[in-house]
Amino acid sequence: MTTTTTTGRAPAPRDTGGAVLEASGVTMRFGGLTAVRDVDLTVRAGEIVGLIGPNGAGKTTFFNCLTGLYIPTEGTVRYRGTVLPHRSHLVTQAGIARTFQNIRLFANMTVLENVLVGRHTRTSEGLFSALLRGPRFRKAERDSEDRAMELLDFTGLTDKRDHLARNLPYGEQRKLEIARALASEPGLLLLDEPTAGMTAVETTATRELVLAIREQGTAVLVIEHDMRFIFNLCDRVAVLVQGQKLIEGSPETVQMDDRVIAAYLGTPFEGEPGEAEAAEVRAAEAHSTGTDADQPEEGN
Ligand SMILES: Nc1ncnc2c1ncn2[C@@H]1O[C@H](COP(=O)(O)OP(=O)(O)OP(=O)(O)O)[C@@H](O)[C@H]1O
Repeated sequence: MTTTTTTGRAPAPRDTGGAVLEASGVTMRFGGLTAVRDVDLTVRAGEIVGLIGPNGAGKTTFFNCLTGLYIPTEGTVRYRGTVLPHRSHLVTQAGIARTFQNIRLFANMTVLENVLVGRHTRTSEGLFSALLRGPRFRKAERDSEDRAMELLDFTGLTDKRDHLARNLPYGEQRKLEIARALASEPGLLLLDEPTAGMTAVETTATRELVLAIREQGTAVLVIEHDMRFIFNLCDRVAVLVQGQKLIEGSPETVQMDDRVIAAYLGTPFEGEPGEAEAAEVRAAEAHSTGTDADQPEEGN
């Protein structure tokens, strides 16, 4: 397994076969807790990939490892073949943008201003130019505003451009987070529970929005608890359970998988430690009562 390096030169880009994201062997430990264990995941250009798993499975921690918020204990994350730095603004600059499970807008700024903030990684005007407010700066400012307005149109927020972010209904705040993330012109967008707290109508609109984002050339990796949303949207789905990738495949394959059903229903997986422990308990009980542990109990 390759360990992420914090020093030395970045390796030269390599042929990724259309992969925008390649995470390999990503492990994240917090003291004695391994939140993410040896996870590989690839997202290719034009794909929408879902990441699902029960509460506490390690999904957000994995996102944080991809976006430079956490330095993985082990593993490598590449974007278009180049190992990513462990700085979130550099990851955004490289081409990965994200939204957060708990909305992180600038509450006292307007909708338009929030999107303009999202553009700062794509504007080349320096502090000096900004202070002088010369013609080059004003042109860049106009271009940024035009692009921000396009994104508000794209996400259906044009009418709200001058509203304070904190006054938007919840569903529109989530849309604004997406508009702001798109302002950095990402090749890959990571969405952390984009439909949390949304009505059914808003959820359907979010699905349409994600499909439109893909049409515009941005690949998407999405965490979501709403299974219907995931299975109706994604080309591929990966399932994390207790920090490990349990299965990855088409929505059809994943939703039929017994282990996935068991993970969500909370019953032990066949052949996994939960079942072995249960068998031990049965054997011990049988020993103490003098019955055969392999015999099914009456009534079952
Ligand atoms: N900064 C941290 N320090 C210590 N433990 C952490 C930290 N962040 C996450 N964890 C732990 O790592 C595990 C995975 O958490 P994580 O939030 O990644 O799960 P999740 O799959 O995103 O859950 P949910 O679906 O509920 O959001 C949990 O046991 C959590 O308590």
